[in-house]
Amino acid sequence: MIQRALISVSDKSGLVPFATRLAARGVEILSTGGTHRALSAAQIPVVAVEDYTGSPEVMDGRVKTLHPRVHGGILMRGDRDLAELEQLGGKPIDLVVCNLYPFEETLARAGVGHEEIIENIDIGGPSMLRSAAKNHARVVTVVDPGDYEEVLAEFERTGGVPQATRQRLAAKVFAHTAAYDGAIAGYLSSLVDDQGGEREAYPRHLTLAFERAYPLRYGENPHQSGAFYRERRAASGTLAQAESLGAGGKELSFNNLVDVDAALEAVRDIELPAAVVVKHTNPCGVAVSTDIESAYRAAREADALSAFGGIVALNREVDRATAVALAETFLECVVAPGYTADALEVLRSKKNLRVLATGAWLGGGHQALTWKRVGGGIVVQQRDATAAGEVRSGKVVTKRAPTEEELTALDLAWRVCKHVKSNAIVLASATATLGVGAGQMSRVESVRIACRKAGASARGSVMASDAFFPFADGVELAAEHGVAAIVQPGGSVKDAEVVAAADRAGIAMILTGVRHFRH
Ligand SMILES: NC(=O)c1ncn([C@@H]2O[C@H](COP(=O)(O)O)[C@@H](O)[C@H]2O)c1NC=O
Repeated sequence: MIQRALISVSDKSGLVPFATRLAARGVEILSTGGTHRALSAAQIPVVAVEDYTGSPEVMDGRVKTLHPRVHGGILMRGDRDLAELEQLGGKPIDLVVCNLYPFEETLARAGVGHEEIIENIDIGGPSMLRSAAKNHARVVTVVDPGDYEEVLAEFERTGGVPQATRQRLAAKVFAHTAAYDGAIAGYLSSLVDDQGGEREAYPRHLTLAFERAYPLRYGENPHQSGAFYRERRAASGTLAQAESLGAGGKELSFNNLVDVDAALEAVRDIELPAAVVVKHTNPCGVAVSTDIESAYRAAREADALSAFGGIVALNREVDRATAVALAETFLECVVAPGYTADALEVLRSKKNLRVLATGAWLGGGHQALTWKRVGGGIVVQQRDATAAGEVRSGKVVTKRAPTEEELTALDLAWRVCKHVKSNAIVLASATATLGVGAGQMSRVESVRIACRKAGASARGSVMASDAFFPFADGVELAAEHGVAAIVQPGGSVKDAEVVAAADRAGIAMILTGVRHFRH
């Protein structure tokens, strides 16, 4: 039975309708300063916490609910503790509704000072939440306004909230306070000095907080279980925030999620209307055009054999014509910023096709940091920023400089190469990839694969290599297949031999000075 509630919220969204319905059922509401004012203004009967405790809020609100009558009222276990609580002058509190000072939002604000950040560390709120969550056998704890409706519905139906719900809400509270404290620890341990000015990118303590989005049918293989976890504040435009619009026959699998992410990252690195077809995290066909339909058709035809069962990412809204083209082959997933209604109708006719809409990404949607699990830890790094501009600002090191068309093709090959597993080699024309050599243990082998895939179209094409050529053999092999221009970072002790091999074959070569390994 809920007879008394303590409400103390920074985020006051949904507060008034929620409290109105509690009060209508005779619940006595205790509240702190600002919350009390908001409820009183809405004519909701409310008792000030300071009247309940007999202690005024002090030190600009630093101490308002840190009182035995509050914590005794929350933590009391029922009849066995009632007399002790009454001796303190307290009463049982059955519902705690509290959300915290916006520490993470304050931290994220540009130009915010150290003092303001520290002042936004909530102390009383987490203490009440933790007391209530510990005592979930008796007390209901609500930290998320998104849970108001469910709690009210239960309460209005039965006068209480079932144990299973109380336990789930308590778990949510501890996850919330853990993440909140993690953010505080991250901030304090990132400070370069005690003035709170400069911050390091990699704090001494890193707490990562995720919530389960959904369980997966299985992991990478059917004998492995798996689940998809979402960041608490996943940016819009990310895979985690993408909306699923398919016919609904099949959920995204572990491998689908990884592949969709790879395809999205690749297509976002291209400004022209572009399509990327991915298999096993590697782009197998990428093309650009003046419109999205022809870009997709060219990307598919770049390696039609591999495109079967592929994952397709597009960087423009999908129209009906593009949807018809997509529906011509068996694909696992399609991801794009959005779809026209008639395009969706076509795609939904494919029962098992997963269709994802990310919304406009406008340069956003990327993660700032990326990490990977290794034995006993994680390695964390900045994401590899865009490859745009690197080709045109690179250094021509051969006798022949690339033509304008070769430069355009080199730029495309280079952007794609960044998204191919190392050792990565990409052959391309000005508008599409022709052959991709991915994930080989020797670079020359990747060249061999890319040239074989390109076949006769290798003649006159351009080639990108994600890292330097350790020997001249890769360039010599490309020359045998008629490759006309090459872009690579340079930096090998054998660069002179590599450049000489290019000159012998009349190949134009650009060194970018930037490596794009992908492991
Ligand atoms: N100091 C305290 O005892 C205390 N008790 C509750 N709070 C927080 O004060 C906020 C609500 O304040 P108000 O009702 O004045 O707007 C909530 O975010 C709550 O978590 C406190 N603030 C900080 O620690």
